[in-house]
Amino acid sequence: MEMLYPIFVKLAGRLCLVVGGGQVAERKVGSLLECGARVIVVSPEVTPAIKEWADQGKLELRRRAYHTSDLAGVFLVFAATNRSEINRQVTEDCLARNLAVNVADDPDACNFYVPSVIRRGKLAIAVSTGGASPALAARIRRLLERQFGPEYQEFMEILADVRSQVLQDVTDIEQRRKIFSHLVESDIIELLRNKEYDQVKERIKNAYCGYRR
Ligand SMILES: C[C@@]1(CC(=O)O)C2=NC(=C\c3[nH]c(c(CCC(=O)O)c3CC(=O)O)Cc3[nH]c(c(CC(=O)O)c3CCC(=O)O)/C=C3\N/C(=C\2)[C@@H](CCC(=O)O)[C@]3(C)CC(=O)O)/[C@H]1CCC(=O)O
Ligand SMILES: NC(=O)c1ccc[n+]([C@@H]2O[C@H](COP(=O)([O-])OP(=O)(O)OC[C@H]3O[C@@H](n4cnc5c(N)ncnc54)[C@H](O)[C@@H]3O)[C@@H](O)[C@H]2O)c1
Repeated sequence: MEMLYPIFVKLAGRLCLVVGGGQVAERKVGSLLECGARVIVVSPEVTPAIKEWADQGKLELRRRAYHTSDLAGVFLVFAATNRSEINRQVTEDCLARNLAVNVADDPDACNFYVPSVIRRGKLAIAVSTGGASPALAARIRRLLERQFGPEYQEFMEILADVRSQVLQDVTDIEQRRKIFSHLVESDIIELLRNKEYDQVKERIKNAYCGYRR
């Protein structure tokens, strides 16, 4: 079985090409825009949402059929038309140029898959079934959404703040490790869920001050 290498890619300001303008293209465009990518859509027909994003200047719309020249300067490519011969041509053009390509109707031809994702601030949990069952990936995402509620966003912010402070103040790596594990294993998540902010402050103080030089 082929193992997939999971990475989180920074797309802000990067040019991404989406070939096709249907429901699948719309989902891919939506997630690319969320990550700050610069998006080009090439497609004769597009969904109302893609049209609206284009009208708002959020993406560049080329309202015509795909041409190889559309690949100029792009970082990632999504072949999402309903015509397999077009998707195949895009794939071949990308492989010839060493570009990463995602092909909507051909998992074997993809050199990356888009996972199902939940986000809580900086926390991202991504699920892939390696193309075996996107419906299961979406179901697991919904289960995780219940388990990891909105309180995780606040928790992430607290952890990031405390961590940068600890990295400044505590030089001993073993002490740092203890503070961080004390915090993540604490009951702060439950306290945040119940909005018991005074207790949260108390927990942070306990974890942190005990080790402060
Ligand atoms: C996760 C998600 C991300 C996203 O697209 O944003 C995603 N598909 C999602 C939904 C979804 N896709 C499909 C259904 C209908 C039910 C079903 O068929 O199962 C549903 C469910 C729904 O609509 O709820 C149909 C489908 N999908 C692919 C094919 C082609 C094929 O298999 O041949 C067909 C058949 C088309 C046909 O029937 O002709 C292929 C791919 N879809 C992937 C990702 C990649 C593998 C991900 C993994 O590793 O698991 C991969 C390989 C390529 C790619 O697209 O990256 C997103 C869920 C987001 C969320 O809700 O959280
Ligand atoms: N990967 C996934 O998550 C997933 C999910 C469902 C379906 N699919 C597959 O993805 C394909 C697309 O699905 P859809 O629902 O978005 O289809 P759709 O019919 O809604 O849209 C197809 C789009 O392709 C455009 N198009 C056609 N020829 C083109 C060309 N030469 N150049 C540029 N654009 C062109 C059309 O204008 C249209 O906007 C389907 O064939 C299906 O097999 C994939």
